[in-house]
Amino acid sequence: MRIGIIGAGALGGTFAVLLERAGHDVHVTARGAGLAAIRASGIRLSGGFGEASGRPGAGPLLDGRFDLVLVCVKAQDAEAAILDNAGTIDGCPVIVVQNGLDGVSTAQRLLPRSDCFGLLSIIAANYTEPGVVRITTRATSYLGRGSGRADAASVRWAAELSRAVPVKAIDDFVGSQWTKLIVNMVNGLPAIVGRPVQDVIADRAMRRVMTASMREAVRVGIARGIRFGSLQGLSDARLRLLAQLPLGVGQLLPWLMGRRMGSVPNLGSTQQSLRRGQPTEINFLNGAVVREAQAARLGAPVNAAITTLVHEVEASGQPLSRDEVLRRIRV
Ligand SMILES: NC(=O)C1=CN([C@@H]2O[C@H](COP(=O)(O)OP(=O)(O)OC[C@H]3O[C@@H](n4cnc5c(N)ncnc54)[C@H](OP(=O)(O)O)[C@@H]3O)[C@@H](O)[C@H]2O)C=CC1
Ligand SMILES: CC(C)(CO)C(=O)C(=O)O
Repeated sequence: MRIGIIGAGALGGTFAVLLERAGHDVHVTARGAGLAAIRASGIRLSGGFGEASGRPGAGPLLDGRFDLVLVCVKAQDAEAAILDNAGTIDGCPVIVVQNGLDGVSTAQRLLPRSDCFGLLSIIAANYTEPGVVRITTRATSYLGRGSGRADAASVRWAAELSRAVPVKAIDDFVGSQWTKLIVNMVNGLPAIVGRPVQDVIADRAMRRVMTASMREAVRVGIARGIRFGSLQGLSDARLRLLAQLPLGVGQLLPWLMGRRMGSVPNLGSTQQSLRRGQPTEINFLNGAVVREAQAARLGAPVNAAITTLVHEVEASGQPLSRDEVLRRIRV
């Protein structure tokens, strides 16, 4: 297949190399130093999926006809990146690889002639320098759309992608996006203190704050009538239990997530943006919880505080100490 990938960063670069390795003709969009590096030396992948490299076609925009397009930019860049390529890709099947709640609906609104799907990835990928990606956790990704059973097209695309990288079709994609949003409560605090996710989870007091943000997000989801999809050993029943449990007991959840991540330090995608001096996706992660809480006429003070502190670090370029974080976010 001729496959276009918009955004050849951590996950876009990963999929580009793995899809090319599986025999596809892959073309990516990139810009600045990323585009120069990919044109000069391709994309190099190491870690969880082995050592591999690819030489996809690369340019600022996709060009020509595609059998499939993957959108792999951060949520805050999705609208601009899709619009830039809309003339070429509207009508192609599009898979949006993105955290947060909005990826598929944004793409479908901007590409009315396309069949749009979402992909939830648990892979941890580090974009260490332009054209270089290191996988710190290898994992299955989940593909789907809407709220019902996985449809035939989702099952077909999952099977197609699986020849290159593990992908499963998932029922109730919208509920699963919410479950992934709970998982992404591991992103904000490590980004604020500039430490790997595993280190922050190992810190008991920081883990309590993380647990509080997860519990708050689950309560908001419940108030919004969400039935959480099953992902990574998390299910609707387990997350509803978390909403009831005292923080001390609920801390088991981030602790287990840390164990699943393995021992290779994972910065998380939010911290990687900060380290590159770029705006983060936080408004679409903890910020989405705040927005959904407002719609449910609830407060979400822990998620609001995490969002604020990430924006502070974005503005100053300096991480905060864990003591400062614990002083500013009381749970
Ligand atoms: N990294 C990870 O481990 C995981 C990430 N995710 C999610 O996957 C999505 C992608 O994340 P990730 O791969 O980490 O992101 P990255 O920031 O590593 O990559 C995004 C790429 O998109 C490029 N880009 C941004 N705007 C445009 C545009 N308008 N046109 C073309 N290219 C553009 C960026 O280029 P430039 O550098 O020039 O800005 C960057 O190379 C996010 O929603 C993230 O939350 C999910 C699971 C794991
Ligand atoms: C799965 C996880 C937590 C990997 O780090 C992620 O989604 C992210 O970094 O955004």
